[in-house]
Amino acid sequence: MTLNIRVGHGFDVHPFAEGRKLILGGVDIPHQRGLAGHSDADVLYHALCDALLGAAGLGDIGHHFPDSDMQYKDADSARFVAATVSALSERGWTVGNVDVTVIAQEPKIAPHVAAMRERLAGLLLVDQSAVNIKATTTERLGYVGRKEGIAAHAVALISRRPG
Ligand SMILES: Nc1ccn([C@@H]2O[C@H](COP(=O)(O)O)[C@@H](O)[C@H]2O)c(=O)n1
Ligand SMILES: C[C@@]1(CO)OP(=O)(O)OP(=O)(O)OC[C@H]1O
Repeated sequence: MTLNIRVGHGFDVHPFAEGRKLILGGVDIPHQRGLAGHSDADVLYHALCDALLGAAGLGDIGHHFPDSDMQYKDADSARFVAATVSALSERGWTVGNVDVTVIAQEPKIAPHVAAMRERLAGLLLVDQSAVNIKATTTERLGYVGRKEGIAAHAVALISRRPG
């Protein structure tokens, strides 16, 4: 039997680095440090790409956009989300809803959630109500609690396009 809805999960972590912008969910967040990565290190978008690719059975972000490819050096990770949505669409899938948790001791994410949702809904071609973004600290425990980096989890539901 072929299911017409699928669910996927994604997880990503990037370490803090001096001299980098902090880009989360496509939003440039004022902060004394950014995240290190081959691309712009948007950990939220990377976790989400993995959730979408996972739901469609298409592997992961590193498979589709390898960090050995210089075209992705310092890339705006919005292009990974847009390309992932296109790859799903070519296979008859549309995004149902997504839920993302950013795990960061700092900075505060909540003031930026509205802008992130608006931007992400546009990339996913869904209503903003289908995009949930939230954040938690780890109460100072572990690598996130020591402010060594930021992690993100994402889940995505996709469904077969009617017709
Ligand atoms: N980086 C973060 C972490 C948390 N928040 C918001 O604060 C609330 C409380 O977080 P706890 O980890 O202390 O439970 C959380 O629900 C978020 O609304 C944030 O904005 N940014
Ligand atoms: C996005 C890619 C490609 O630029 O590199 P990074 O920015 O390092 O991010 P990561 O989460 O390791 O995902 C896979 C990569 O191939």
